[in-house]
Amino acid sequence: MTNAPDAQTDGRIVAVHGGIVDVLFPSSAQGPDIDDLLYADDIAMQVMSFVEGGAARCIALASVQGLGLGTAVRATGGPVLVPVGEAVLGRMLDMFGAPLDGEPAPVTEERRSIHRAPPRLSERRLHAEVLETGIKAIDLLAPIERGGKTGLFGGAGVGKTVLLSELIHNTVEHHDGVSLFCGIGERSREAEELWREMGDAGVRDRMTMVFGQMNESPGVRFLVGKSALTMAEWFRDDREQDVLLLIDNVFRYVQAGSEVSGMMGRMPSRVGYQPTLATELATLQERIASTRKGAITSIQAVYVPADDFTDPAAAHIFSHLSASVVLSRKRASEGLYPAVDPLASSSVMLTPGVVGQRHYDIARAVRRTLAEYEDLRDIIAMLGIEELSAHDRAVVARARRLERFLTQPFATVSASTGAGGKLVPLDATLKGCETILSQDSFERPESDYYMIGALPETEVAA
Ligand SMILES: Nc1ncnc2c1ncn2[C@@H]1O[C@H](COP(=O)(O)OP(=O)(O)OP(=O)(O)O)[C@@H](O)[C@H]1O
Repeated sequence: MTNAPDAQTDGRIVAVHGGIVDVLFPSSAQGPDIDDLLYADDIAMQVMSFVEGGAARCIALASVQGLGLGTAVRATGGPVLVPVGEAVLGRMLDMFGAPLDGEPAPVTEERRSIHRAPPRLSERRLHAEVLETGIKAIDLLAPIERGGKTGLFGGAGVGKTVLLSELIHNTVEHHDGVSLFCGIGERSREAEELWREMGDAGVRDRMTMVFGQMNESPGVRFLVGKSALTMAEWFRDDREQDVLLLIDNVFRYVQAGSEVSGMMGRMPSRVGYQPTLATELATLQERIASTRKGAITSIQAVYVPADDFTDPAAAHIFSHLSASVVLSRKRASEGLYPAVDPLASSSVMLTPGVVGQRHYDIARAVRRTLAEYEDLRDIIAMLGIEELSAHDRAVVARARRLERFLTQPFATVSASTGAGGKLVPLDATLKGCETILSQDSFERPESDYYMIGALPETEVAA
């Protein structure tokens, strides 16, 4: 364990229930504070509150097997500290900054508390600059803000992890600063795959990966995001670098908070979530901020339980973001990958002032065409396409081609799809959409627009 116990005062365990441990310190000694790190044997735990009788109620940060009443507890005199500095780059670490990659522990000059205040409003900076991703549907309809927060929303298995991996693939290489990946409560296998991919892409030396995956205790999943952020803040504040912060999956942070809350015996609130959901989420999200020293651009995968976008966790996460990419099950089931829902996805960047009038107009026209097609679907299903007017038939032809044009082969799944990944510059995306929107009838079949990159030069309107 890297947060070596540095005994100050000794307490004794007076109760263990689930992952919650109550510790009583002698009244003569000065007991620990909230958020302090304690050790019982080598099992770490964090003080969450104080209960009647003066015992410190702690959340265990490992399995509590073997802990019994009366076990001695050492207080470290402070909170969880993680190493911050250049030495964390190229490493795969856990929430304590201890290695998961089999290498020696990173040695840094400083270790910092994972509980930190967000930057003051006066220190924050807005960028109003777009981060181009080469993914058509995102660059066109939900442009990512450099220095802002983007969410990738979707239910189980609609392609959040694949899309996040592709975004890492497309942006990390061209990113000037460092990248930090934080895995919260997802599968460990995915973490290892990503670690290997980053090695293959040769970007590992500018990247740190911090994991608290689904096999870890709720306490770890609740705190690992703060560990990763503390490392990211060092690069922003002390090195004045830009940081790309990728989180998979931020819903698991809320879920871990709800498990912790339940274990602490707090009464649940709406849909069974913790009453402190909004505050907990804000303490994490408010720290992901861009300041005058450096920007933190964050892309967060958000699991949406039962595809219900009104779920309190999803709804609260929405409110912190500058761009929301919503993945739809319907599109995924039709094989229209990435399954970006063009009508539900949005970005504060999509205004004429930021992306320019042309981009704005094309995005609106694409949305309008797809929305009109949505309205016509029922009529087509009941009466057949022949019953539509010539105008409506042209709308359908354009919409179906646009839907297909907004699909794209991804490099990260090229092994399973057999097609190489394609990066599309924004200008080619705009030209392609303009070309489709300008036509009433098409020579080539819809399938020619499916899983391609840019439209062929010969076809693009001048
Ligand atoms: N862009 C894509 N191109 C081709 N196939 C894709 C694409 N995106 C997703 N898929 C398919 O969908 C599957 C599920 O994707 P992914 O693991 O990213 O979903 P998820 O939303 O992260 O799921 P979970 O919530 O279970 O983690 C992939 O294994 C792949 O077969």
